[in-house]
Amino acid sequence: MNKAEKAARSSPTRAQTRGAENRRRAAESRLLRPDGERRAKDGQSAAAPGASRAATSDGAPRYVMSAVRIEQVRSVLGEILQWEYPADATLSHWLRAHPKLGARDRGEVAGAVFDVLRHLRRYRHYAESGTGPATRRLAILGLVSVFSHDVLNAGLAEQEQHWLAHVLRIDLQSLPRAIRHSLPDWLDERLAELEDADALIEALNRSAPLDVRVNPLKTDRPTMLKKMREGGALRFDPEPTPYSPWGIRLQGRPPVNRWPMFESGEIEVQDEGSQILAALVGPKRGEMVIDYCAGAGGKTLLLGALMRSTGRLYAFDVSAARLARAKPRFARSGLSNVVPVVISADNDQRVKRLAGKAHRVLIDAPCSGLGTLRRNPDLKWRQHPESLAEMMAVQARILRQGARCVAAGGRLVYATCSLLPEENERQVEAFLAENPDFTLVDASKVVLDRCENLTLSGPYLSMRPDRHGTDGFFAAVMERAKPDLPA
Ligand SMILES: C[S@@+](CC[C@H](N)C(=O)[O-])C[C@H]1O[C@@H](n2cnc3c(N)ncnc32)[C@H](O)[C@@H]1O
Repeated sequence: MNKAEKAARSSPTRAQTRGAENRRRAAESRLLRPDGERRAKDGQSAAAPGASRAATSDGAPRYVMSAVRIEQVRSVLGEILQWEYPADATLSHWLRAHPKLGARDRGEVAGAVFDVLRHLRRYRHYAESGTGPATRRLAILGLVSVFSHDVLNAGLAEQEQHWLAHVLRIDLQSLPRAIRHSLPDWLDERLAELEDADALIEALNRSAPLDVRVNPLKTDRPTMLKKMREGGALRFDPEPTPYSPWGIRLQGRPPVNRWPMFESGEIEVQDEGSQILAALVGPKRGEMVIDYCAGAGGKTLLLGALMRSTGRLYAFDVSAARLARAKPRFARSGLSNVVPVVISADNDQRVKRLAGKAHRVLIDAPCSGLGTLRRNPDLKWRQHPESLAEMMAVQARILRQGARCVAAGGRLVYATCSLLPEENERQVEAFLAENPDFTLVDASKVVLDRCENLTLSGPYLSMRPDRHGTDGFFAAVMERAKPDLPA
């Protein structure tokens, strides 16, 4: 515990008045501190000099919560912007270190942090003016999306209020495109080449709803929707997803992993695009299927359920840690056909033994992840052209290895959550050129088997946030020729 945390804990006010704590949460999370000292909660530093002070309804002086929140967001950003770890991991770590924060406090910190990551380049441009630590100005800008104007202003020094009013008046259209959209130049150039680039980029810069998927082994969507609407999930406005027959879309930040239907394995968190991908693989009862890059098992779970827990479903990955995260999910799901295997990146003997045996092989390849910027906006700052080139070499290698496992007449599905042609169409074209025994199957037709509302132009599956409301996904279905029978 640091000094400020100790001070906050030993505060007589906190000890005496739990009621005051409740009022604090209810009234825009303001801290009540009758001793009148300007001191932040949970170890963060004090408000900026000159920040406004106000009185609560019971007449006690109060600390303006936005001042506290600015310092909290500044503190998290200080860690995230080192780019050492993914932003969600750093944020979770920071929140664990501040256990006294309530759900609302956490939501506000997370909301502001992710807003800054989405608009980082533009906010850095704005932060070039003004005084004091630049991270504080980034935090203030992030909190514009969280607090009303008055609440935020109450936590700012006068100079900061003037600076904020000035930057918020800047006409976005007057900014160069890459700054306006907050993209690094290399990514701005690549995305600009795609169809309807502006709509796509704008959609990628918005936050995403949360999709869950019903487990068809345990329930069905109408039953689950009814259950959600009759219970506490109602306030998250559950609606069926438009394309996947198993998806339910929730608004806000539902704590799904604490819900009984999650613990019982009736639902799983999974973006609709990812559900559609499993549908595209279309495994059948009794088949042998390989999920070659199974990771934490998101797609494996639906593949297993579509096989009605029959046949054999290998969940391969080079990462033991990721596969370990999949195990509790497999246990909750009730699947008994999954065989998780940690493989080595090259010359794995178990992979070799499966040569030519699998009816379906899914390669959900490691990729830039740029289709998931709605959820992982830090990826645009963590990826760069060199990392992309390395990733492409890995993708080509995995595609070759996975393809060897496909049986004659079987199918290989190559997928990424990237929007870049070099990770998608170009990889498939290069693979097909080297492997004439594989031919491209029109994914837009295959997908109709399960997702009848989804009309695509084919031959690839290409999902986009601006067009389909999903993360960006790409997939290609390839079929291995059966050998000619002797005449
Ligand atoms: C996009 S993620 C997979 C996500 C997973 N399919 C899901 O739905 O949760 C890519 C995975 O590929 C794995 N990977 C990387 N190199 C690999 C290789 N050579 N062979 C198999 N898996 C590999 C990574 O560890 C990572 O888990």
